[in-house]
Amino acid sequence: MMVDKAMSAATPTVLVIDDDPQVSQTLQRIVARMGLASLRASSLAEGRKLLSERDVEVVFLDVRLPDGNGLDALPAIIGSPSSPEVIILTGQGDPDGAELAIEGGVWDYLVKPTSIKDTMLSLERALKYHQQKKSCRPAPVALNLNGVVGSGSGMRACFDLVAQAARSDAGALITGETGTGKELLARTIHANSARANRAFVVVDCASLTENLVESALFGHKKGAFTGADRDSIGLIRTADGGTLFLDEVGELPLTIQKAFLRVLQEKRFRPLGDVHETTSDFRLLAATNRNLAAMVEQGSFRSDLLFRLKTIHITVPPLRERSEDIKPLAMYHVNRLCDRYGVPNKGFDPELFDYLRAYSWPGNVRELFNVLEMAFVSSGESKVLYAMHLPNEVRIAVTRASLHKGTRMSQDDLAQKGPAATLTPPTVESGSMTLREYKTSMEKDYLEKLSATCGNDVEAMLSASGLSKSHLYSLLKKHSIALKAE
Ligand SMILES: Nc1ncnc2c1ncn2[C@@H]1O[C@H](COP(=O)(O)OP(=O)(O)OP(=O)(O)O)[C@@H](O)[C@H]1O
Repeated sequence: MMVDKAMSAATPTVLVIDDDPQVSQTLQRIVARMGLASLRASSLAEGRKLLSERDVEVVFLDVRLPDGNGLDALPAIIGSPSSPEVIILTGQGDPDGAELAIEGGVWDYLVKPTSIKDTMLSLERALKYHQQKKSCRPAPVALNLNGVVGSGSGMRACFDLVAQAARSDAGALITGETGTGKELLARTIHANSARANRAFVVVDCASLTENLVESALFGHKKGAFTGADRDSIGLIRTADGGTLFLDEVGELPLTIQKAFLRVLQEKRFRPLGDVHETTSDFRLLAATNRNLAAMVEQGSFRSDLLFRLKTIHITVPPLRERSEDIKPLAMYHVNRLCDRYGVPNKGFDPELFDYLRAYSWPGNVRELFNVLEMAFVSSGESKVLYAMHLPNEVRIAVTRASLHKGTRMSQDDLAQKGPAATLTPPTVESGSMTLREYKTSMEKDYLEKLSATCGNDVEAMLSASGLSKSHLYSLLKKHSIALKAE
């Protein structure tokens, strides 16, 4: 273990973890030339020990070390008290790819032998980034989740990452299906961050055409192109001091990705038609429902940009995978609607939640809120919200799914209503039942379930069963099933 003691305690320190003395010495010389202090370790164990004792800003990490693979040790290194930036050093043709390193949250990836210029550049940027990150890190405070509902383990895991993102100034990528709450979480990160009092600027990458996106982001001078009748400062500059949120970032054209990457690295850019560069100090958040890693493989998204975006990666689970959140979300939203319309809070029939939990919610929370708004309107003066107030499409989809599966809507419901409520076929002991009797029995069972699940709503029964009106009525009559008045 070698320590360069010539520097003061305030000098940023770089740790080189490499078992090749020649490589280590070269790196330490480069570090010294940049006026920085260096430490050296020739094994992972030595490196980890130094990291637990000393403040380290940047680590140069070899992949193949005598006591293990450097990539495997990444989480422990990044998670050490000074959370250093890591630059991976690897031999040419090393099978451990850049992808692994990037996924592990490293700052950069250099293939040995690397030029002094590239090494210095990478180190300089890593250091700058680290210092900026440190200066924006407020003391840990409890996360203010104002208006964000979620108590299940899926959302709790998201909130932990939201809190981590709020404490740092690093880029964060939020992925998840449409309507899962990605923008809401981005706003929550901003509202809990050191930049909360400055602007939160949303860039909807999907709605900007390739021609428009450049001037919208970078701004332009008057006369820069036809129609540019006055100066525009652009969204990046508007976000100065605050947060820039790239919504649907997967839609950003490749040419703009390249220009944007430069802005991220330099924090400088040139508005269209301007001869001067301008600066903006913004924090970047991005969201997408697309698979950016797959897009990188197809060549439609830059891997270096993805690396920058996902220093912190939050994956929001779809609503169908967190059914424990449905009831609190529904109650929160309906109470909010009651407040908005100035009516007393409504009660909820338990069967309503059975339906809501049984539906698949392809549009996630956004769809849930829209459906509840329709139910709220259709409930009129009723003090209680019932399943029958839900839109037909939802009730029909749930009914179809439950009839198709031959089960009731949910296991809870099953438990409450008993096995008689299922579409279980009668047992056929040899000779005890003719096929005709068997079919008749199943038909009756089906119709009883259909009318119960559709709450006696004939339109819903017709739609779910695919029967014509006259056929449905004749079958109901045949089996003496009466539709109860609502
Ligand atoms: N956990 C939650 N608590 C309260 N409201 C939520 C929650 N998640 C989502 N919402 C609400 O659902 C709606 C959709 O959320 P949001 O726009 O953030 O989704 P999104 O994932 O960004 O959607 P898209 O991918 O279509 O842009 C908003 O009205 C939002 O306030």
